[in-house]
Amino acid sequence: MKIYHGIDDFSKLNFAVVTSGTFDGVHVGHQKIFARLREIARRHQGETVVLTFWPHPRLVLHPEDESLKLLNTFEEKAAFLKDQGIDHLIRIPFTKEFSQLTSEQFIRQILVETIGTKKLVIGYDHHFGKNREGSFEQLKQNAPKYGFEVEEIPRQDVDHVGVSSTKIRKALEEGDIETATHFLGKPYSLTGRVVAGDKLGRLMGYPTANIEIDTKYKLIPMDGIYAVTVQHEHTTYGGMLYIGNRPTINGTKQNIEVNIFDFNKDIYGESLTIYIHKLIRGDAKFSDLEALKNQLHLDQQASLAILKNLP
Ligand SMILES: Cc1cc2nc3c(=O)[nH]c(=O)nc-3n(C[C@H](O)[C@H](O)[C@H](O)COP(=O)(O)O)c2cc1C
Ligand SMILES: Nc1ncnc2c1ncn2[C@@H]1O[C@H](COP(=O)(O)OP(=O)(O)O)[C@@H](O)[C@H]1O
Repeated sequence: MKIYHGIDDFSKLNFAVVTSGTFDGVHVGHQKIFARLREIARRHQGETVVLTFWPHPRLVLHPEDESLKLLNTFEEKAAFLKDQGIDHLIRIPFTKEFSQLTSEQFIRQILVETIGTKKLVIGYDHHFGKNREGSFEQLKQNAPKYGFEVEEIPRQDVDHVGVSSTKIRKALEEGDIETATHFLGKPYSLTGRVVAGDKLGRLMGYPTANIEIDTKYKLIPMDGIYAVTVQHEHTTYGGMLYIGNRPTINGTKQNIEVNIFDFNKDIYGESLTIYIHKLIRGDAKFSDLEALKNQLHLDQQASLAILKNLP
C-alpha cells in the first residue's frame, strides 16, 4: 500500500475504485466497504483507493472540544487499511480552508481530475464537502457527467450488527472489551514507548513497563486491570495491564503499565503494542504494597486463565 500525505504527488489512475471517510477503528462495518472495493477492483483490474482526512475534521473545526477520543492513530489506521488490501491511502491534511471546498469542487478536482475515480463506494450515511452538503443522492445525480459510477453500501449492510465507532468507544470506556473486540473484528490495541516509573514494581516482584502514548486523542479504556498480549519487536507475550491513578500509593495521574509474563529485559525507550482482551477487575486502593502484591498474584492467575482460552 502506498501512502500519500496530500494529493500533490498522486499520479492519476486508469481505474480507481475509491471510498472516502475517517474510518475510525476500521471496524467490521468499514470492512464491508473495503471488501466491496476489492471485489470491484478485481473485476475491472482497477486499484483500490482510500481517501481520508487527518487531523480528524472535528479536531480542526472544533479545537475547543477536548472530549473527542479516537480509536486509532493515523499509523494504526494505515496498518489496518493495508491489511484490508487497500492499494493507495491518501491522507488529505484537513484544514479550515479544505473544509470550505464545495462538494462539487471536491468531486471534480479531487475525485475526477486527481485520482481518476471510475467507481465510488460510500456508506449510506456519508456526507462530505462544505457543511456536509454532499450526499449519496447528489453524487448519484452528478456521477454520469463526471464519468464515474457510484455505489452505496446500504444501511442494513453497514449496520446489520449495529456497529459504529461511537458504540465501540462507549464499550471501551465501560471496560466492555468483548463488545469492542466483536465490533472491531480484532482486539483493541495501545502502542507506546516505555518510560521510567517509580521503580516500585520491581520491588514487589512485578516490574511494570510504563507506557507513554504520544497522542492525547487516543482513547484509553476504563481504569482497571486487563488480560493482554504484548508485542515487543517480533515476539508476543502474555501480560497484565494496569490503567489507573494508583490509589494505593496516592497517585494523582493516570498510569498505563504492563507486567509482561516470562520476560526479563530492560526495554526503556522501546515501543510496545498491547492487545487488550478482557477486564479482570476495577482499580482499587489497598492498605499497603504487600496487600497489593498479593492481589497482583491473583491478577496474574486470572490473566493466564483468560489468555489460555483465547481463540
Ligand atoms: C496487574 C496490575 C494491577 C494493579 N492494580 C493496582 C490497584 O488495584 N491499585 C493500585 O493502586 N495500583 C495498582 N497497580 C499499580 C501498582 O501500584 C504499580 O504497578 C506500582 O506502583 C509500581 O509502579 P512503577 O512502575 O512506577 O514502579 C497495579 C499494577 C499492575 C501491573
Ligand atoms: N517482565 C517485565 N515486565 C515489564 N517490564 C519489565 C519486565 N522485566 C523487565 N522489565 C523492565 O523493567 C522496567 C519496569 O521495572 P519497574 O521496577 O516497574 O520500574 P519503573 O518504575 O521504571 O517502571 C520496565 O520498563 C522494563 O524495562
